[in-house]
Amino acid sequence: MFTSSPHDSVLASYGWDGSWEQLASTSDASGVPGRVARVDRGRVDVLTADGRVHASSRGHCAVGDWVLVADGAVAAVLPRRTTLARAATSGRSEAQVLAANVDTVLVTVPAESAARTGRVERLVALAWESGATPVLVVTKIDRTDDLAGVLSELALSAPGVEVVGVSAVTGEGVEDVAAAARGTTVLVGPSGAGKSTLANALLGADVLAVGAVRAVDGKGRHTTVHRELLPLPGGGVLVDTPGLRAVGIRDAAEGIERAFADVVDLADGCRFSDCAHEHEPGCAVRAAVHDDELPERRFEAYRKLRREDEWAAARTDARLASERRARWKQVTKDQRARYRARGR
Ligand SMILES: Nc1nc2c(ncn2[C@@H]2O[C@H](COP(=O)(O)OP(=O)(O)OP(=O)(O)O)[C@@H](O)[C@H]2O)c(=O)[nH]1
Ligand SMILES: [Zn+2]
Repeated sequence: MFTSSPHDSVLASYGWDGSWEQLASTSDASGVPGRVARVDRGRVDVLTADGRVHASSRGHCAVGDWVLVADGAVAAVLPRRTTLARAATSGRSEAQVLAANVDTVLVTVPAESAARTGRVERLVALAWESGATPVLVVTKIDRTDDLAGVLSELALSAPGVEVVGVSAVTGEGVEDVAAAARGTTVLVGPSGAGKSTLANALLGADVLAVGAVRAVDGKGRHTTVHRELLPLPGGGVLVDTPGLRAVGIRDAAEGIERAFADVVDLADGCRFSDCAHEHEPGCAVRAAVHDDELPERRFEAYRKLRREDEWAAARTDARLASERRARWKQVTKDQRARYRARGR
């Protein structure tokens, strides 16, 4: 159950819809619905119809989660539609949820470095894996004379993915990106790709003007412009949260298969169904590379991501195994203690 509010349009601007309402009304918990805009160790900021509230949270909330808040705490997290996660860097092997309920991942790549597509493939795989739809956004198209060439090169790196070119300088393509940014959208991509510039272009003059007006009135009113969850003028929400930039892959076998659908298709022709495309005879993938049907670079990118994914999975397995061993050690110790106690 949830307490409904008269300002449903406020919630709608953050992505609230009939099916969230349905989930909220059938939840065991009751509370005020809202969307998590910020997570900070056991505390979250939630955007509700009545404004921003702080709440404590015991569970694992991520930016983008829909929650019910009661008595200053998160009473329930509504089931996620999608989960954008990355492998944790150094030490911990737990995946880190970057954002929840993302519908569109705009993968940015500057036109001038469009030839280095390895990062693009990684991010596209990550997006597919999350359940969201990736869109390739080629930024700074004012800096290339061969836009058609860049776009077709990239299209090869991302079969089945919409590719849009944009220049925040000339304004060309901004509307195309806005149209592609369906539902809840995040911008990912390398530093300097133009994400912030594009975010501002997407958010439009209205939002910027609001920020400016608020900055001027600054008398006692809280005028902080929060940059985490921003309603887009044409509908939808932009999630702009730090930490979405350097992305490692993990548990993303499906996403990788989808991002490399062309390689997977070729692999159907390998003699062995478990062909690793290394030295096996009758390998259709290596044959395609040899015949220039599959760019060697793309084949290498595929293998690299697969290895990385398997390595992360193996690391998790190792951690789980050692946890299991630690648990069993304890059980055995307890058992011995019990034997001794009985023997006495
Ligand atoms: N020529 C040109 N320059 C652009 C365009 N978009 C952004 N830039 C410039 O590229 C630089 C980086 O842009 P940002 O928007 O800060 O890039 P970012 O991806 O947000 O970078 P990080 O915050 O480091 O991740 C800035 O100097 C921008 O002015 C564009 O469409 N054309
Ligand atoms: Zn093979």
